[in-house]
Amino acid sequence: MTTEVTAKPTAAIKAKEVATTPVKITAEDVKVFYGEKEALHGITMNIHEREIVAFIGPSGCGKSTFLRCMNRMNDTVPGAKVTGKIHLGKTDIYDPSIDVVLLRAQVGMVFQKPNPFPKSIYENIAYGPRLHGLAKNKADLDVIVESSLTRAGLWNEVKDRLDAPGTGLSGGQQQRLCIARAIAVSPEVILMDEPCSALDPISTAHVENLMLELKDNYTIVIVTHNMQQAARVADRTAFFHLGDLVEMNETSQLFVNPKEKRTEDYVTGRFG
Ligand SMILES: Nc1ncnc2c1ncn2[C@@H]1O[C@H](COP(=O)(O)OP(=O)(O)OP(=O)(O)O)[C@@H](O)[C@H]1O
Repeated sequence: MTTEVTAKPTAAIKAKEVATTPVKITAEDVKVFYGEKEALHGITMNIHEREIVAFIGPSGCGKSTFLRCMNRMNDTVPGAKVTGKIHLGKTDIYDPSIDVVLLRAQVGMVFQKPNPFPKSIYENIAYGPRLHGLAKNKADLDVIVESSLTRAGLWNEVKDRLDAPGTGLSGGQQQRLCIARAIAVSPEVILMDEPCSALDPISTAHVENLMLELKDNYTIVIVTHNMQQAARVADRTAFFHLGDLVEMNETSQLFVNPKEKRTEDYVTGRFG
């Protein structure tokens, strides 16, 4: 069968390595209701440590809704209700005793549109660690700021203007700043909701390379409309359709040898 998208061999090799890492997130029969409407019909999946998982599927199929379940961002949506179970490691993240502020530091999020705080570059990074008590003093904070910006591949571009507003950076730099901000609080998982859709191809390449580097230390879940992007970065890809998880497999398998007809139709561009 011919497909438009072929995963790079490296993605397949990485997927094999991934099978040996422990499970990081377990979702069991997760349903989401917006008022009376059931938007997700019972999603069950495991996501492993240090893997990149991509969610693909046509608009409105529930990718972002499910992503938001993993750090309880749907709690902030009026009328939204989540049922089922999601565990981060052994922790039931929907247990009433969970501190959601802490959870959202452990499971950080990067949005479609870069959203730096209206503060300096330094403060964008320092805010979270200060809030969560991760630094004892200014010297500690300086170290966190530098290491987060370095890991996000932005340090050299901004080290001479840390007091300048974060909003003054280019779109691609702002997105890397937002990734640095997520990293600064030592998350375990980073959720990315179409992180490159507002970026030019060069900035997109920067962010994709960054994801591949970050995966040595973090679990990354990315929603993307761009199947080539899923093929370039994701170890495994999940295809959603009309609120269902249709198929999840190693990215190369999902694109080249889909098991389900709906997946095949989507990845070959027959709908969506
Ligand atoms: N805040 C909300 N209130 C009511 N319905 C919502 C809300 N957010 C999403 N929905 C509905 O839930 C369903 C899934 O939406 P969701 O945004 O998760 O899909 P998606 O696959 O991420 O779409 P896209 O690719 O367009 O971002 C859609 O029918 C959408 O209209």
